[in-house]
Amino acid sequence: MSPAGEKPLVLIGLMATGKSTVGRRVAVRHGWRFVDTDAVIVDRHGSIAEIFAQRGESGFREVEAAVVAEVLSGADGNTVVSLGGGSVLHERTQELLSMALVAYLDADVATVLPRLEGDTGRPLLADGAGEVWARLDRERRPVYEALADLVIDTRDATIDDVVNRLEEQVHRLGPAEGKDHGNDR
Ligand SMILES: Nc1ncnc2c1ncn2[C@@H]1O[C@H](COP(=O)(O)OP(=O)(O)OP(=O)(O)O)[C@@H](O)[C@H]1O
Ligand SMILES: O=C(O)C1=C[C@@H](O)[C@@H](O)[C@H](O)C1
Ligand SMILES: [Mg+2]
Repeated sequence: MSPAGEKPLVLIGLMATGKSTVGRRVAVRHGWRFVDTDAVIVDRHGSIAEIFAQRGESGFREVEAAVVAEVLSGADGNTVVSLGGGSVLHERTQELLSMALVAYLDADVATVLPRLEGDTGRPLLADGAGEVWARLDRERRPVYEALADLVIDTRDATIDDVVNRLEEQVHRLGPAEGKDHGNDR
């Protein structure tokens, strides 16, 4: 078990950069709890596409902010959280992230484009996935970088590569700042 006072590991970044996949894999490897805020929203309120259709993006953001605040408030050092890509734009979420170890999964459009083809689950990308993703990248990158304790380059990286890069960086921070990998359950 990790020592008390450790921070939860929180993954941030744009759509399709691997937050859900990588977060789950890291959590399973160490026996940590895994929470994906998009999945919590879907469990409680229905699909993200439906919420956008019924309440618009602003309605989705309200729901999302409440779920993210609840999840982050309840997250301890044995928890990995994958956040929805746009959730970090909310001020309260930004404040709550100060108590977490925040890892930004950095990608480029060439890396994610094949993953977006045929996708219907991400309503923001409905009108030209590549162009919208690239615009969101320009708009949000400064926010992600400002919040991040760690930046993981996911370009030319398999899922296992990303997991290993993330773990190396967390390990390098040491137990005082990060999660103590020598102390897994
Ligand atoms: N490094 C990688 N190499 C190849 N495929 C990947 C990689 N990382 C993730 N994927 C695949 O890309 C898709 C999107 O990954 P994932 O759902 O984890 O992204 P996400 O960041 O959680 O996206 P969202 O913000 O929309 O929830 C999945 O099918 C996943 O298997
Ligand atoms: O980047 C975004 O704004 C989003 C990312 C996804 O994780 C979902 O939360 C939703 O599709 C919106
Ligand atoms: Mg996800």
